[in-house]
Amino acid sequence: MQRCRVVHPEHPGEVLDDGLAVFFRAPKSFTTEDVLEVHVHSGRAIVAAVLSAISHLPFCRPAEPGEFTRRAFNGGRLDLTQVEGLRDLIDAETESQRVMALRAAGGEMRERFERLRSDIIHCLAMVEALIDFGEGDDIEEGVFEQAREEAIQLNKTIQSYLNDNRRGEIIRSGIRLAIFGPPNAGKSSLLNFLAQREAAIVTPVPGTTRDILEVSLDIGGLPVIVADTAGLRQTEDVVESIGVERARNMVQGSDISLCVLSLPETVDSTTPIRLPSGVQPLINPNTCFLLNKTDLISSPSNVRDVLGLPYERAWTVSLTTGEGTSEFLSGFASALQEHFKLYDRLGSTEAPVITHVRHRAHLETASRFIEAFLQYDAIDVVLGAEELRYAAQAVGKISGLIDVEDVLDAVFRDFCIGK
Ligand SMILES: Nc1nc2c(ncn2[C@@H]2O[C@H](COP(=O)(O)OP(=O)(O)OP(=O)(O)O)[C@@H](O)[C@H]2O)c(=O)[nH]1
Ligand SMILES: [K+]
Ligand SMILES: [Mg+2]
Repeated sequence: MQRCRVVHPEHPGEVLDDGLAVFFRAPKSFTTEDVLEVHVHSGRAIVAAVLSAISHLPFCRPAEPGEFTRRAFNGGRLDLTQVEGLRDLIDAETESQRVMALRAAGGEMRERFERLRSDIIHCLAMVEALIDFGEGDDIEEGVFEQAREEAIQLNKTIQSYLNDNRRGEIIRSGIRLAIFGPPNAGKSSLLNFLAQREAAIVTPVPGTTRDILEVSLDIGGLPVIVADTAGLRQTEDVVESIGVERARNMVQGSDISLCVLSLPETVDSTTPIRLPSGVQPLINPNTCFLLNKTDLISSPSNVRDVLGLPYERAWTVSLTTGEGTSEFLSGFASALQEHFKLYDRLGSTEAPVITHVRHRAHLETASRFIEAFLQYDAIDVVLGAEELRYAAQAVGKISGLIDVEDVLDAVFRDFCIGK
């Protein structure tokens, strides 16, 4: 790094700026090639003059979009998961997205997938050894059994990555939250409260909301796409009934749902009233409840007991007076964080390894090939080896490293044969 005068290449007497030149010698640069960075003052005229001067050099041209990253990938500095992570980092709008993208860009996913791939190749190497030498004098007994054992473990690892409730993908693309409930419960009032603006129309007329209205929000550092829906009821109105149908589909396709009920209509002074018939079929163990309009009933404190709702997933509020809303907001944010957690300090939940659907598809393919390998016995090692080769290639596609032979050579070199 050196302080320097930046001059025009054809008129060295012409000083364009007083700046810094930083030279990164290959391969210790971002792209793995020789890189020279010229740091100049940020004035628009200076930058324009320097760029124009550089364009006089015959071997210089402006970079294509993403070209530096592409060169870093070609040079092996980054794998595809890191490239994706960098892009996600730029797009990250919430804390959870930033944390996850940073892990990917830093190579955490790369490391997992590369280990998985090399473990599959290790397994393949054992099988290949059997093909080349046969079980006998040259090779230890039970190699095929050992390969089978390893393959079973590898498949378990892949399954553990796949069984992540799609947390990584959901956090990347946004958690889809559906607000639903009977007409006039206060669903649109809730959307407006969360959005802190009059996004949806609120009126005393039941059936006000007909279409789906979505708003993207940050709740407790998580990206949430909140959908307000039409109140669920039987109706003769053609437009409203389409809205009700859309509402049902929205709830069923959502990652998490929040059922809003109006307290005065759900409980009377003595007996609990059953949930409205249109609402009941959409309730599942993950449904959260917001019991609204506490201002209209005399003793709001025990309603959750009356309804038999678990405390951690139900809140009582008045969206009109604001009573209970801050407890709801913090409680609901914690419930979301618990449900879609990226980390568990106690380590009982693994951070998700899959952040893109693409990763899932390749892992599913790899798992199928390993399962196919496990169908063969030692007689058919040649066929079994092919399955393992395909499994390794599928995992390799996640990082963009698909050549199996190079790794196989390396593994083979220090394998038990050839002694
Ligand atoms: N008293 C009282 N009224 C409320 C409360 N929350 C909402 N409301 C009123 O209830 C009525 C219905 O509210 P909305 O938010 O439109 O209800 P909704 O569930 O979206 O209704 P639909 O879209 O028709 O299904 C409006 O007049 C609101 O002002 C509350 O906590 N207390
Ligand atoms: K309404
Ligand atoms: Mg509404």
